Amino acid sequence: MSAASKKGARRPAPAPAAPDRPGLAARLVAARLLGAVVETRTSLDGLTDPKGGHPGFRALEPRDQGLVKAILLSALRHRGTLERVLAERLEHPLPEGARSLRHLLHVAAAQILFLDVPDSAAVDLGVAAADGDPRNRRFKGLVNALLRRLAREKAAIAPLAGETLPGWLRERLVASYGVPATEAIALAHLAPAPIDLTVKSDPEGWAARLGGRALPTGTVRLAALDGPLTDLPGFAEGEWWVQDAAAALPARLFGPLRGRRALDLCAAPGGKTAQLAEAGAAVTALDQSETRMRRLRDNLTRLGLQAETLVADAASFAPDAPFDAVLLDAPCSSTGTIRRHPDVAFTKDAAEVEKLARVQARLLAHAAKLVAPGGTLVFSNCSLDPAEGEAVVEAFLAEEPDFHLDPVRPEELPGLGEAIDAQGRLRTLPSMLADPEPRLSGLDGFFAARLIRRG
Ligand SMILES: C[S@@+](CC[C@H](N)C(=O)[O-])C[C@H]1O[C@@H](n2cnc3c(N)ncnc32)[C@H](O)[C@@H]1O
Repeated sequence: MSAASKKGARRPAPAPAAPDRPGLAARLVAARLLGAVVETRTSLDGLTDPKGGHPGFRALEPRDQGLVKAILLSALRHRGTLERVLAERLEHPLPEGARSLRHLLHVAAAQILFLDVPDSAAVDLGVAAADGDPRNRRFKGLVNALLRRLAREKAAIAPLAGETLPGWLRERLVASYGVPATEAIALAHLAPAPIDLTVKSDPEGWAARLGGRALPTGTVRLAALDGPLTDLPGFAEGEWWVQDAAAALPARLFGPLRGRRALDLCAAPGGKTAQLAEAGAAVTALDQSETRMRRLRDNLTRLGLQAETLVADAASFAPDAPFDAVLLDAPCSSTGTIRRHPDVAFTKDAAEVEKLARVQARLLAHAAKLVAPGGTLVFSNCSLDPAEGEAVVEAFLAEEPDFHLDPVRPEELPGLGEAIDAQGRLRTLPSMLADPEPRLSGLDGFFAARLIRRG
């Protein structure tokens, strides 16, 4: 099919004022938001936030909002596959500047290949979206033919694992982990993440009640939800909170905390604060974001847990007395969470990773000053990149003779021995905790190291 063959088309008429066709507004918003993610690197969570999100998204009915999110998650998770299958079916590449055309094709193709949307609706609304945009109207015949062909041929189309990683990320992962491990990570990125819960007690009992399974690390894992999470038993009672199995590990590295003073720097929305409080520590939770801190307070209220909360910059926080336990769950590129947030692969890049590594080094150097002699400092984040993990800790230990690494022991991480490296640092990858059922498989990529201040 040829995009170039449309060259001689007449100048298109202006777009119709409002997309009143059922379902069209949702597709137009999806294409617009896809553009915002891949062109201006805006996070999907921000764009789809119920209060501060994109006005077009907020104007949609809740059902259409759900559809837009599902389309975008698929279109981003499978962006490499969509690029390939569309390119294979075009005689000539799409014009370089045809960005909005590309987005609407991806939105329609994602529905055809990956969602439970009737092909006819995906095709017709894709064509209508092209027809309604003066920039794309002359391509509507092409859109129609291309999408119909995809619908006919979809049984023979399968995503290839390597396609889930954009070039910059693949390059960095191969340099850090080698080709086979990178392929395994890419394969894990094909499936959405399970729903993981941290329970206050009795993981086996909660797993049975919620129809999930208890992982050896104590997390309760659900493959999918039938309705809103908030309707599940135990939510209103504050018996559990949503937290990836890997994100639940750093706070556990402190061991017993009853009666000890713990500081959670970079605390919001508070998954780890809740763990520290539930373990019996007197917790101070600090975050620089007032909005996120509000969420932390709401979460603690639901869970019936207490912590002192402060909105402040962790890089300059100066408490009256040092703490027995300090957790620095530092801001990072979040590449370990791509199964949940496939936009991260497109909103971050190598320069951002390096910049965040410098921020982490600065925060870690300051956090160290807040640890009492003999106290424990845990540094963690959800990046897959050793530049934001292993390298930060190595540079820190080279500068700070007052601290030493306390290796994590296999018995502390039942079922996850492979996540402890030769030096005793924690490094989880989405390819670990593999399960034959993809929706029950894997965990976020996380790094954590336990550092002790000499007494
Ligand atoms: C990865 S999130 C923390 C997740 C949290 N520990 C949890 O388990 O729910 C990083 C947090 O760091 C906060 N942050 C980033 N830079 C900061 C700084 N200089 N001082 C305090 N908080 C900061 C962000 O607002 C964000 O809430």
